[in-house]
Amino acid sequence: MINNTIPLVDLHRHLDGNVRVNTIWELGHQHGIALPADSLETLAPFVQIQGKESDLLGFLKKLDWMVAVLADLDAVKRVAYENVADAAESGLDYAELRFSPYYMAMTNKLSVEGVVEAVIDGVIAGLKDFDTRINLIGIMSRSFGVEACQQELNALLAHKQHLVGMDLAGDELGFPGDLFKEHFKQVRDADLNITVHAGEAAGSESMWQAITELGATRIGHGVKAIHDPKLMDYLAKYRIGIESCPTSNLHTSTVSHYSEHPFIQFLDHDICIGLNTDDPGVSNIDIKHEYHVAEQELGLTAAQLEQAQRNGVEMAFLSDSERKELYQAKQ
Ligand SMILES: O=c1[nH]cnc2c1ncn2[C@@H]1O[C@H](CO)[C@@H](O)[C@H]1O
Ligand SMILES: [Zn+2]
Repeated sequence: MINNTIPLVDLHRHLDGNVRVNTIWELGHQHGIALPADSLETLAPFVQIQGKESDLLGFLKKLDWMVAVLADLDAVKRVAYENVADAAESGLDYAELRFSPYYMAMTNKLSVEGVVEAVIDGVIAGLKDFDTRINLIGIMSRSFGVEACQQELNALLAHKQHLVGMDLAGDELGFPGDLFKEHFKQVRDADLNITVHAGEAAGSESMWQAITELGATRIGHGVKAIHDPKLMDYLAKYRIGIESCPTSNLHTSTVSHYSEHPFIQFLDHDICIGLNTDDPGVSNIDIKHEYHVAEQELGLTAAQLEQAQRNGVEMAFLSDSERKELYQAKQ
């Protein structure tokens, strides 16, 4: 299980994939937004996975109601604040929360930069009230194309001092990474860390592209590397961090059963792989659940669970002194 003498971290956690059902309900009513159900209980299936979806895009649709209720910037701030509360509540010592301001702004035509500011404000307010540490990662949502991503990047870079990294998420098959080379050149010039969703819907070539052309030092999911021995060697040799999210992988049908998940093979190959939640609100899980799945379904031993937990700290976008502080706080 979780080792309480080691920091517990969650590095792959979408803030906009973690809006409470109750908050969707309240914001919908507060702002007169028609919801697809007339009670909290009947709303849940529209925003949470029931069983699993047949593919990534089916899964991603569940997030749409979470952003549809963001009627104004106060709503955005509330969701960011509640994300800090949820991270603290689930026992996380440190979390990297990622968000796509274009996606959050889209339905209600909010200012994209205003969303970035409201998320930052909400997180700062949350950190005053709850005991955890948080850093933010900006997302470009590839599903809306290169121009929308440039707009999104501009808004994020205007506040880059509040970010530790940038990510590319959304429809990996429809919008491959080579469309975003110019965007990531700007990210590298801004000195931000890079993580990219790859090897989830597409194959290992998408991971190679993210690492060698976009500059990713971490990969979100990366499941498909298991079919590419050369890539497995490369990931181990260069300590590319793999942000694994087993329940999400089941819910998106990236793996058809937990027994197919290659997590242990990555560990056996000395790859720096850790456990994360992805979209806790959509999957209706917390980080403890992922450690439970790793133990009960993926078959990790206590030593392997501890290695996964340490790997999370190792690949966090923190300085070495910040990493040390995290460890010291657990002593
Ligand atoms: O598991 C995932 N794979 C790929 N993209 C994702 C996943 N979860 C959420 N998003 C995407 O991230 C942005 C919101 O933060 C949205 O673009 C959403 O589609
Ligand atoms: Zn993700």
